[in-house]
Parts: sequence; C-alpha cells; structure tokens
Amino acid sequence: MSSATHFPDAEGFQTQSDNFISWLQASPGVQLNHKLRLADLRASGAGRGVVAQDNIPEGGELFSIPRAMVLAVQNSELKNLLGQDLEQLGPWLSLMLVMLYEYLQGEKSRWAPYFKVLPSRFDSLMFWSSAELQELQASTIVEKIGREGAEESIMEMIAPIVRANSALFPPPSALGSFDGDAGAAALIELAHIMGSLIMAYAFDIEKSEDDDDEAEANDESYMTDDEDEQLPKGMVPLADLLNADADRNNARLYQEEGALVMKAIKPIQQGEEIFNDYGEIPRADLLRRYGYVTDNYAVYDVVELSLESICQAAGLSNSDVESQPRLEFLAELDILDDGYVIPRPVEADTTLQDILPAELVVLLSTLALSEEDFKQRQSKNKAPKATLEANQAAILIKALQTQEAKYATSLSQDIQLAGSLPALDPLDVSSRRARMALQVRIGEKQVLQTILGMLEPAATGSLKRSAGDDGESRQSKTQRV
Ligand SMILES: C[S@@+](CC[C@H](N)C(=O)[O-])C[C@H]1O[C@@H](n2cnc3c(N)ncnc32)[C@H](O)[C@@H]1O
Repeated sequence: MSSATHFPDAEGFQTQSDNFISWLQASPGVQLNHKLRLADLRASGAGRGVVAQDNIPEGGELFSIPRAMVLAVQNSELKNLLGQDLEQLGPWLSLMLVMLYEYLQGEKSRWAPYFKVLPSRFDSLMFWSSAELQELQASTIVEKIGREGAEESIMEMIAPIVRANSALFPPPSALGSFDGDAGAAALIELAHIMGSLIMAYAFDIEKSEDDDDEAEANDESYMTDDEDEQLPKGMVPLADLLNADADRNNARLYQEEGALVMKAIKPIQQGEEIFNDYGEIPRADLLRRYGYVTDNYAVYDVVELSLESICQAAGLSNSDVESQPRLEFLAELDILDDGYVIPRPVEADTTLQDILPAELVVLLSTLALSEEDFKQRQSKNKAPKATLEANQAAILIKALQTQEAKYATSLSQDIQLAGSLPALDPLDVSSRRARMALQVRIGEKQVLQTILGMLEPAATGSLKRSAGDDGESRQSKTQRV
C-alpha cells in the first residue's frame, strides 16, 4: 500500500507529480500519450497511478522512455567518476550505489524530479518491526526477508566506496559523515530505501539489440546472492508509476532498440487505471516485495514445506545430505530441493496430481521405502516413481499438520478476527501491517486445510501420478542452492 505516510512531502504531492510530468515532456525523445494522467490514488492506498482520460485502443502506445533516461549504471556519471567497474557489484548493489549517488546530488542530479515522486517509506517486510513480523506467525516468508544479509552487503560492498569518496557521496548536512556508527546507520537506512525502490520499482533491462522483447519485472529477492545470470536493472521513469492488478492488467513494457515502450495490451476505457503485471505471486511475496496485498492475489497463495520439516515427519533425525543416505541418493540424482511449494488448489476439480510437485512425491516415496527396497533402488540408481500411496501421504499429512500447528491462531479465529476489525485509520502503520499479515496467514492456513482435506482419501487409498506429468500445473519449488 502506498498511503500518505510513504511520500516525503505529502503536501507538495500534486506539484511534484506535475513537475515530474513537465520534466518528462521536456526530455528529448520522451513520447507521452496525452490521454494519460498521473493520478493521486492515496485515498485508496495506492499512491500515484496512471489513469486513462480517454479511450485507448489495444496496442496503443502509452509512453516511450528513451534508454538514456533510465536511471541505470550505464547512464549515470558515477561510473566515470569512480574509475572502477561498477557492474562487478552485481545488478542490485551497482544500481543501489548509483541511486545513492544521484539521490545525494540533490537538485544537481538529472533525475531530481523523478526522485521527488518516489516514496521514502515502505510497507515491504524489510521495514517491519519484529512485533509486526510476529503477526505473520509461522509464514515461511519471514525467513526470506534477508535484512541481515542485505545490511552485511551494504557494509561490505557499498560503505567502503561511499566513505572513500565523500565528495561524490556528500552526507546530509546534519550528519557530517558516513563514518562511525551514526554514519553507518544513516547509510544503511538510505541504502534500504534504494534497495526497496529497486525491489518494487526497477525493471530488468535487456540489451538494446533484443528488439521488441517484453520487459521483465523484477522477480528475485532483495539482494539475492544468485546474481550470475541476472540482467542489469534500471529504474524506468513513469513505467514504474503504474500499479499492478492480478485481474486488470492492461499494459506491458516492451524493450525496443532505443526506448522502453509501454503499450496497451487490451482496449482501455476512459477513467480506467493502467495496470502493469507483477506476475503470479502469492500474497506473502506481494507483501514482502511490494508492501501491499489485495484479495485477487489469493489464488496464488501457497504453502511451503522445508526439506527439514518433511524429514522430521518421516522420522529422520536431521536433513543433512551427508548423513542421510536417502537424501544423498536423491541429491546425486539431482532431484532434491531445500523446500517444496504447494499452490492453492483453485478449481473445484483440482487434484493432488495437479498441485504436488513431482520432486516432493519422489522424496516422500524415497523416505517411505523399506530398507530393502531402498537398497534395490540404490543399486539400480533409479528414484522411485512419483506415486502417492498411503504411507507417503501420511508423511505429508504429518508435515502439513506440524506446519499448521506452528501458527499461533487457528483459521477460524483469524476469520472471526478479520470480520470484526474496526475501520482502518490510513495513518496507523502498525494496524495496516497487522491487517495485511492477517490476510497472508489466513491464505496460508486455507491452503494447508484444503490440501489436508484432499490428502485424507489418499492416506487410506492409493493415488498415482507420473513424475513427468507436471507441465500444466501451477507449481514451483525452492531450488537447492
Ligand atoms: C511500481 S510502484 C507503483 C507506483 C506507486 N503507486 C507510487 O505511488 O509510487 C509499486 C508500489 O505501488 C503500490 N501498489 C501497486 N499496485 C497496487 C495496488 N493494486 N494497490 C495498492 N498499492 C499498489 C505498492 O506500494 C507497490 O510497492
């Protein structure tokens, strides 16, 4: 949610929107469809958004932003001033450093009018207090926030450059310097603002030869370590002021030779908001990355089971690959994951075959094998079939029940609580966050209960699935790293 509390100068909100649009219009190469308006949507908790003032046909160009205007490493003077290859820092940290530099230049930055429309406070999980995070109870999303890792990266990779180049990174006048504890705290705070903007606003930028490719929205975690294959990131003015809606997505950003072009992907009626697509993400992830949740993302809710919890349910003393021959066997066959994601069964006729990852069923089958059968499998070097029989289902039920028991309240208590909440004061940050956490945990508990209900017959009967038969299902997994 982007409410009044997120923007540094709430009073000057409209003036800043107007200045930003004037800046875009005056910038060489920018094309802006006059049928668009940058709207104030704070009353509905959505900050700024883009609205059509007239009908726009499918395929109509909404705006075009020259590549040179993207706030990105390659477009900032910093790369020449520092004399070091910034790209070595990886896409996240290099853009973070560039954004810090441009932000600290104040009015001297080419992107000054752009910074003024960007928020400086967020509801993404990185900014929640531990008491607020407790409202998420047993949601595994809490383990994915990565605040500590992010701060280590900031101190190890960003702080030395900032501190060694104080002329390029002038600290705010009240601070004096980014040295010492106070300086480190201020730098971390600023870096988190830039990191959160990158997470919720930046796009992966394809090389310009890749004409007409669709732009990828960001989809990895904040400060991920797995940066090998990642594209450079960039902040695309205006493109990132589009809100998102799981059902009403009507625009997409295309990466063309010299510009990034937002086009209507369906006819847009006068008065309609223009929506981008953040992808099929569970509400827990929507909250972690974007700091808001809406009901229409509930269909993407998931439950996640760690390898450890499944091993525990199967009676193993630990989940160390080195000390557990069955895990080692699957790891050698390259079919062992750290965790398994089970999506919400959405359609009435969804079956367990549709939603259980084949790798999870193979793990359950391997764990349920008798010692003799396991030895046979080992000698043939072949994993068991992904067939969910009663004893495999029993392990899964136990793991799901254990996960369910970790939540401090039951689903029915949460539903009752959700039905009795007073009207929300938009300025009350903690209440807003508690409500969003409530929605997330309700979703996860619903998924848990639905899957447990579906497993009941499987625990007594037999249910088969084929290991390669997951092409059509909406399932995903946590890769081993
Ligand atoms: C790419 S920005 C969109 C512009 C943003 N509204 C602003 O004012 O800066 C993404 C952020 O917009 C907000 N947002 C996006 N879609 C939303 C929606 N459907 N409802 C409420 N807030 C939304 C969230 O705060 C999210 O982190």
